[in-house]
Amino acid sequence: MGSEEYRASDWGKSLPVPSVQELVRNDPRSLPQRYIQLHTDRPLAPVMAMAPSSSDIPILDFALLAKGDQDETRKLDLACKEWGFFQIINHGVPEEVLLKMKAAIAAFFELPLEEKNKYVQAGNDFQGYGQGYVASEEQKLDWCDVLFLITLPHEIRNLKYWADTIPGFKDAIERYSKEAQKVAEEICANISLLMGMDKDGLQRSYGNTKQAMRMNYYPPCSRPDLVLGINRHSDPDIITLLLQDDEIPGLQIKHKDEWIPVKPIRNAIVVNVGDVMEILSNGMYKSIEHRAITDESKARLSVATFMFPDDELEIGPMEGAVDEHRPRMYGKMKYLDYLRYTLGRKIEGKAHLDNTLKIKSSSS
Ligand SMILES: O=C(O)CCC(=O)C(=O)O
Ligand SMILES: [Fe+2]
Repeated sequence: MGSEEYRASDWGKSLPVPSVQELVRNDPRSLPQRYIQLHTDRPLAPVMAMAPSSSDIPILDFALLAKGDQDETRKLDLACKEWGFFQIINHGVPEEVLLKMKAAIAAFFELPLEEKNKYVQAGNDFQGYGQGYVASEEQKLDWCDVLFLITLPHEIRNLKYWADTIPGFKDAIERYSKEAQKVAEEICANISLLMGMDKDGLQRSYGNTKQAMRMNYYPPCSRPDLVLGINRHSDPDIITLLLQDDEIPGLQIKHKDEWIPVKPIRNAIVVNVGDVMEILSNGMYKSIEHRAITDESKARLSVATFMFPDDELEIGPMEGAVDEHRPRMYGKMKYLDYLRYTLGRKIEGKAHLDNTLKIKSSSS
């Protein structure tokens, strides 16, 4: 399939919105009404203080996991069940690859607006420079600019969105994409074992995957207490790898009804379970709501690398995941329809999952 033929526009589209970076560049105190969150969504002051370290999300040693270390595998099981989020260290992705990836994104967002606009989301396309999940002129907006690219498989890349005027941009993404895919596959292989299958069991079920990257630029905001970099959502994929800024915190996850900050660890990768994993595992592994807050004086960058199943896949709980103790919690749906539903509206926590596949009579 050629890039012209692969219609990422089928995934849905987002309405064009102004560049937040440009708003701030023109007036650092600017705060249009559309960005001021409803009271219920605002990052409350006590939450913005660091939570006690006892509530830090799990940290896993990827090298041990890849070797089949039993303690580490058990930690992975708990992390996916109780947190839906963990950080991995010793993941084997060379530091140089991480640094070049971050530098490429920084270079992209540093381009003048006219240059970035050469890569702006065209017409119906979800890919490119712009925003995601904007479905109406009325809805509240994220304090964030985005570059969204489908990165794997190679044949469906749309290179018109790849900023080839930045030296090394393509190469940096290429190398990180390859490394991220290896890490994601190894984690899925381990989850597959935990679900009682062989290493390839999950992969057989979700089929050929696509990889996409959402590169987020959160400009500083004069009132971080009123805005959100990205509003609460869960990721509509199998698994996500997040590369976040080493210095500036921003990511928060919902854990036991509290927003817990994910403290950056230098060169670590944050991993989270996506909706598809939750569905396949019949709710055993949880796709957790998360959001990002902004910083008063510094811009923050992050790169979310999503692993999507095949568009045509019928998603629903795997056979082995349903039994008398764990009755079926989700129906079935073609993945493309699920993705379209999710990407075509303002994202509201996990409402897209609850309104589509979640079986209503289920107790949790
Ligand atoms: O920037 C972050 O920390 C979170 C980004 C995120 O959740 C996403 O892009 O899906
Ligand atoms: Fe996310």
